[in-house]
Amino acid sequence: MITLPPSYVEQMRRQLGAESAAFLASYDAPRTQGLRLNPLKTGLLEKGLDRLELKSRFGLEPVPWCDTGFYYDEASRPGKHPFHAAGLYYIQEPSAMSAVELLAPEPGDIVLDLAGAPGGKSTHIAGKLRGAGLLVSNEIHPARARILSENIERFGIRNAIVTSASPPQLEERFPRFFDKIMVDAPCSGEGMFRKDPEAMDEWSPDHVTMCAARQSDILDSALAMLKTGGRLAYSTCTFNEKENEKVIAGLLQRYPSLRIERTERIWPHLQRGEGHFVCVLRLEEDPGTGRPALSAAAAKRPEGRPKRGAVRPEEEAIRLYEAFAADTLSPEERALPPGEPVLYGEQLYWLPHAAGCPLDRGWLQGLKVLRPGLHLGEVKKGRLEPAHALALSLPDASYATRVFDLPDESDAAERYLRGEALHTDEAAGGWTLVAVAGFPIGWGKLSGGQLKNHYPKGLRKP
Ligand SMILES: C[S@@+](CC[C@H](N)C(=O)[O-])C[C@H]1O[C@@H](n2cnc3c(N)ncnc32)[C@H](O)[C@@H]1O
Repeated sequence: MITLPPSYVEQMRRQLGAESAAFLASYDAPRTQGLRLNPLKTGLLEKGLDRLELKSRFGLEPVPWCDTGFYYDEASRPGKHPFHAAGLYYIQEPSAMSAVELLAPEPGDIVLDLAGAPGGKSTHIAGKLRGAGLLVSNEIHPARARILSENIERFGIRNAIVTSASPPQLEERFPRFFDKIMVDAPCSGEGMFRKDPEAMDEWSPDHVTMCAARQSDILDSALAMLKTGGRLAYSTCTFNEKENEKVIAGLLQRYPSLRIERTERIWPHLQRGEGHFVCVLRLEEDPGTGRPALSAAAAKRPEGRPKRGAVRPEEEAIRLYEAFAADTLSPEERALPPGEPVLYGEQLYWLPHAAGCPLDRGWLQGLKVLRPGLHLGEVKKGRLEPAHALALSLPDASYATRVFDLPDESDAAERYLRGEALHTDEAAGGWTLVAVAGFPIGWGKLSGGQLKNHYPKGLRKP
């Protein structure tokens, strides 16, 4: 039984009138749990529920507002299953699945997720992009940005750049740049009290006022980055009108060329989910607000050209990647998509170039970038050691020449995820993709009847 702050109860009675009794009673009902399947994995949406028995394993039932979303039975703990490590799904509160459905990104879009951690909306957006277009996924707090980056990796996303910047920093770099922007704003979290009673500790009317002011500032930056004709989704997990309808009303006053396309609320006494608010807006004309937005050309910071004849370290690193790929990846996977190599120290990334989007590595200079595209590997002693992200980015195990496929609920899968070496009768040697039920979970290196474990130390199960 949750004890709600008295001034919050009073506020909701005022807001909902006769309906408030049913609303307040919803706090005694069980919270809802959801997961969202990953469309980037081969055939998962079409066959995964039956072939992998996900439906019966986790007691899945469809979430009405998201075709990849499902309620699950809490006792089945899908977050602990090796399929989670393989990025087959993202654990997400069902109501939170509504925001990206309403933003409706499409393959080819250039999208910004401005407040991205831990990654629920970003992984959802990337699933909808299906590898075409670009996602800039940002989180202001560095520690949370690292979690976001891990989730981008686990989901196998190739066309995302993960940054950790404040909205004004990004605004300066990316004026009128994005087709679609997600602003899942920090809020007072009233809609999460049932799921996370600790969210109540911070709640107070003053905190709500502070949140509303911060949300307006974040939205101002977001709007400076939205292309004319572009769409922005603003979402919160609070019921508070000051942070929802009133923030939007203020925005419409400041930007008369902004139109509301749709507003949705999810109420726990009316739907099966926690509280959520989403407003989808379209910018019909350039607002010309006088905010100091740089032109796209001015924002770009071109790099110096390398001396003629000099081999750039990126080119050398890509040659090492190509040698690795020729040995380890299937022919259709060896060719890299349009893009360019980026070296951060010894770490090699592939920065995708999306059609119609000018972003190249010059745009990232001076920004804190955790992941400038797909992490291909680390240059070590004149060879390329493949990155975990590269394994997870393969849509299934058929994209590798050597595969160590483990049954999903096997002792071997658990041991691999704990970082142990595995024994094998395989005589071949070299880098080997490790998979569960045909879906990649990492790399191993075969030698002398042993599979040396390359599952990242930071992800290993205790
Ligand atoms: C509701 S959470 C985002 C959840 C995320 N979109 C997801 O679906 O997993 C809001 C995020 O905004 C970040 N944040 C806090 N202050 C911020 C600010 N001033 N500007 C931008 N983001 C901020 C928080 O660190 C938090 O990660």
